[in-house]
Amino acid sequence: MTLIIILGKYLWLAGILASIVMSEVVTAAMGLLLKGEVTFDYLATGMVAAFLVSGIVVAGTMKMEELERRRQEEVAKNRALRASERRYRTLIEVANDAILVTDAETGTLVDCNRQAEVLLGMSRNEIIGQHLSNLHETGKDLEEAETDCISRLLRGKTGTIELSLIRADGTSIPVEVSSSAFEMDGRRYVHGAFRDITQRREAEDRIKHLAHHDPLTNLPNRVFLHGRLEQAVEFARREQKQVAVMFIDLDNFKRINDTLGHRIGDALLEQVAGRLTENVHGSQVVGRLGGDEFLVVITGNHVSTTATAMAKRILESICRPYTVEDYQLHSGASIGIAVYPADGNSAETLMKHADAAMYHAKSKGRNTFEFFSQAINRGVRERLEIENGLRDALKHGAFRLHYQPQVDLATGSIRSVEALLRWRHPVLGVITPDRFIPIAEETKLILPLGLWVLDRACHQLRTWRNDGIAGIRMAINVSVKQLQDEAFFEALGSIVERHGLSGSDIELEITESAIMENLSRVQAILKSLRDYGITLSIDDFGTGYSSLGRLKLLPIQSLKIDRSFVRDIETDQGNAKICDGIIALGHSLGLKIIAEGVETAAQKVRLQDAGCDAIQGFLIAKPLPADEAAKLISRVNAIT
Ligand SMILES: Nc1nc2c(ncn2[C@@H]2O[C@@H]3COP(=O)(O)O[C@H]4[C@@H](O)[C@H](n5cnc6c(=O)[nH]c(N)nc65)O[C@@H]4COP(=O)(O)O[C@H]3[C@H]2O)c(=O)[nH]1
Repeated sequence: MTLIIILGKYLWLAGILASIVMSEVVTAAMGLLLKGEVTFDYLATGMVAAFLVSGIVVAGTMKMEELERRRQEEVAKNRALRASERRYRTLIEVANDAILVTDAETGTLVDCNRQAEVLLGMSRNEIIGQHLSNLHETGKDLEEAETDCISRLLRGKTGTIELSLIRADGTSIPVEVSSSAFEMDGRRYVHGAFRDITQRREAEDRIKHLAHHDPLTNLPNRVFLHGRLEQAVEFARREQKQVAVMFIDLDNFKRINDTLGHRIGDALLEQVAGRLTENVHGSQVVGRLGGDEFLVVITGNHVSTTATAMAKRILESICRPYTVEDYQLHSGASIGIAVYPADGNSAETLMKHADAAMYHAKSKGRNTFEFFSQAINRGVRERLEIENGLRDALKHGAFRLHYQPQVDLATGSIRSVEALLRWRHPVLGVITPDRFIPIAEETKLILPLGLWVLDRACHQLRTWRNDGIAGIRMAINVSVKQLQDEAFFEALGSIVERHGLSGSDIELEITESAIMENLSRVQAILKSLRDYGITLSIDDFGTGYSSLGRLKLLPIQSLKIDRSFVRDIETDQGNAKICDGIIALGHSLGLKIIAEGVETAAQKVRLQDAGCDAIQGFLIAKPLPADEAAKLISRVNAIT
């Protein structure tokens, strides 16, 4: 080789020399021929030989030159290759990402950088030669998705994918891979840049957790529960299984929250969440829908049996006393259960039906559970019809007011009338306020409806005044929801004044149970109403177990004895004693006492003897349309 190189370098000289020698030889030979010293044949042979020699020398020279040129090209190519390799190595070594180069045909790793060693916790020697798929985490669901990722990678599909790698210590690490394919020496390779996305994943997981969990109890929230229920229904549909949805609502929570404050209420909810979690196992899920409402999802074969046993356990565990700070608290729960497929085939329907069953359980007496039934369903449908009907009735002015007089027992005159709502539903017929007022309260329709009542009742009183019927006050029922509405007081003032009336023309009746359950929230508004001159009475008194101490806190002027106590007052000693007690208690607090539901003269006499101040009931009159009420007032008050 060296010889070829030397020859390659110098044979061109030999070629030149050969040409010079050849021309010399030709010149000398021609001279010899002319001089006749050699024959032509001899000369020709010599010349041919000389030509051949010099031809060989020239061809050799040219070949050597060609070899030398190629050699130099080879050297330059190798040098460029080495430089490019150096550049490539520098580049992959300074890269922030872990680089793994894989043989696309075999899936074997053929190169890696230092970052890859750090990422995987393995040395270069341990990495190279491994199959790429050995480095990714396996797991049932993951495997399928990631096998696809790996094959995409090996097919040289460019772009970014995410997968989990498994490190030497067995821990898994989420990575984002940007890959590109290239060819070298006729083989295809895939260059993958692997970026550790642990932090991003953690942040994403944190956000996902927050979005799907209730921050107070850390239980799954409504969004999560709804999704999980949808999945459970889908799974049950495919696999011919059942799903039970258990709607749990705490009894007593609102009162605890209102009287002891949110901090105590929150601590109670946390403890309740803990007890619920203790009762839920395996694939069963428990979560908080909001407030004091929780939901459990059970999937399986005999879910009704499982749900019954679980409901009993939950009721038993929720009932146990709670210690929160210095308080010993007691709560209970009402549970409604709906089952797929019998009670509905979507998450929404099942939740709605479990909710309806829960309400039914609550109405049957607390701390009990109830399965959804068609009877409940009818109730739900009717309730929905009433709710929609209320909206229409409000829009189309389908409500009426009737007026029932209250008679002052001392004078026998009518001093006030109570405005009572009347509504005829287009399909369901006459619906009593006891049925539609709670729905109006739940749907907040009571706010516009209550204002309508105020407006009509004030309008009526003004009309009577204009017609010469004086000295009458208008008693109007208000719901606690109305009192809690910030705009209520202002609206009331402007309605009263618009009709040329004053606060003292109005009496507001608020039911005892509602006022006692919301005492702290409504106290200030009651005071403002009182300051405005409005008379406040507690309706249905005797049913809400008010203590004397709490009554004293209220700026009220009268109590209305509930008609259930008046009903058998002549014969029932118990009821008679209750009426006597209420009258004595009320008078001791300086309150006026009105008895409701007086139907007989005997009841009237008994109440009068007990010192009752006024009565209201069918004995005087049923609630009457305005014109009939006006006639009655005029007649009674003309006599007295
Ligand atoms: N058995 C019998 N019943 C008698 C007698 N005298 C009166 N009643 C009935 O007793 C209820 C008295 O009204 P309430 O205790 O305020 O009880 C009312 C009141 O709490 C509520 N309500 C009625 N109108 C309104 C309203 O405009 N707003 C609000 N928030 N509630 C209303 O609905 C409840 C029921 O009202 P109504 O069905 O009109 O029933 C009325 C009345 O018709 C009687 O001698 N015997």
